[in-house]
Amino acid sequence: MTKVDIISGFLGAGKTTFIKKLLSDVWAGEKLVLIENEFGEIGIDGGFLKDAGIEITEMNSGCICCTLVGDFSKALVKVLDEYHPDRVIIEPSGVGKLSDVARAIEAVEKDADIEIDGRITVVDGKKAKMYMKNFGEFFKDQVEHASTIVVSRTQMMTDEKVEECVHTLREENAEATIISTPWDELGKEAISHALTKGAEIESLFEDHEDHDHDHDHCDHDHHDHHDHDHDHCDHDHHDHHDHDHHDHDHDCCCGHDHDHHHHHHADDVFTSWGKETVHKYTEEELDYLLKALSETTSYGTILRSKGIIQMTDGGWKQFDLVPEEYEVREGQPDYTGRICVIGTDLKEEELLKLFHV
Ligand SMILES: Nc1nc2c(ncn2[C@@H]2O[C@H](COP(=O)(O)OP(=O)(O)OP(=O)(O)O)[C@@H](O)[C@H]2O)c(=O)[nH]1
Repeated sequence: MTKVDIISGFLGAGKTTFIKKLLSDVWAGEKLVLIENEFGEIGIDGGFLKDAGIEITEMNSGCICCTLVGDFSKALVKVLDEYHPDRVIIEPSGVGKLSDVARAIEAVEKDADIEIDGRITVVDGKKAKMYMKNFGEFFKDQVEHASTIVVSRTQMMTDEKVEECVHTLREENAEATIISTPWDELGKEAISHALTKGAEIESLFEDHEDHDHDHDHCDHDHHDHHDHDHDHCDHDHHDHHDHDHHDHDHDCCCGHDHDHHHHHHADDVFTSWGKETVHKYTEEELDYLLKALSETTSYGTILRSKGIIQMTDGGWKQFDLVPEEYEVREGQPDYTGRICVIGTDLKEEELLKLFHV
């Protein structure tokens, strides 16, 4: 029996950081495979997991909708056959819907020796309210369908803010176990306990859902989605040029009426802008651009940015940005500098100038 854990969470919530914690503290010694799908990702944070000896399957990012469900099912079947792992960790994109991903796994569950162990959603405690309000369609789905909710950054929040955040989450999900203690204070036992409690809820979920819906809207074979036409997703996939989209269709084949249900494609709402850069940045330039992206709307609504760039002194820096916050670390030399910005209403011309590309 292979256990499957989904670690979902909005852009920059802290999924990768929490996965690191689980790997070192909770799942150490298990044979693990990670399947990840990043929205407009440029492979910036893959390194550490590879170093940890974890098998990683990266999926092309695409239209994050029903076709993604097919892609997850396929990726899962493949890693089960290839590696026979104890556990598969699935990290959907920050703008993926947890319900879609869970459905993909349930489809595989019928024919394979797997069980969903946890539907874990990482929530940036400082931004839960704002994301619920502005990006509710994506954010809410991740909260509603979670068996365990892990709140990040609570060490940077006042007690009142933590309470308010938990209250906001509880309104959407009355059952989930909520981890609100800062992770650094948590040992293996506490995390395992929260996940186990979540897993009990997971089994309730399954009973509940089997009665409530019969998964009728996406029950056809997603594996042969290559054969379908590109009839729904003819919109611009922006700068995802380095992903091989043409192999995939994005036809939202499940047949339900997206507009009617107010479903949107993530690609229609969020834009990912990625560029390679050979520009060498000064400390001042880097500081200026990170402040501009995290504190102003001059470049659009920036939700996430990551990059690895070379500095004028020859060293390399890696940065990680979410609204109002960023982090810069020393980086290893890479074949070229790379940057990625995700948000809404991105001003791409302005971004080109800002990054000197
Ligand atoms: N201080 C603090 N920083 C955190 C915490 N969780 C995440 N971060 C920081 O937030 C940034 C984003 O964290 P990631 O773990 O990369 O988030 P992610 O959800 O994987 O992000 P995506 O790449 O958008 O999927 C990084 O700079 C982290 O160091 C936390 O609990 N405390």
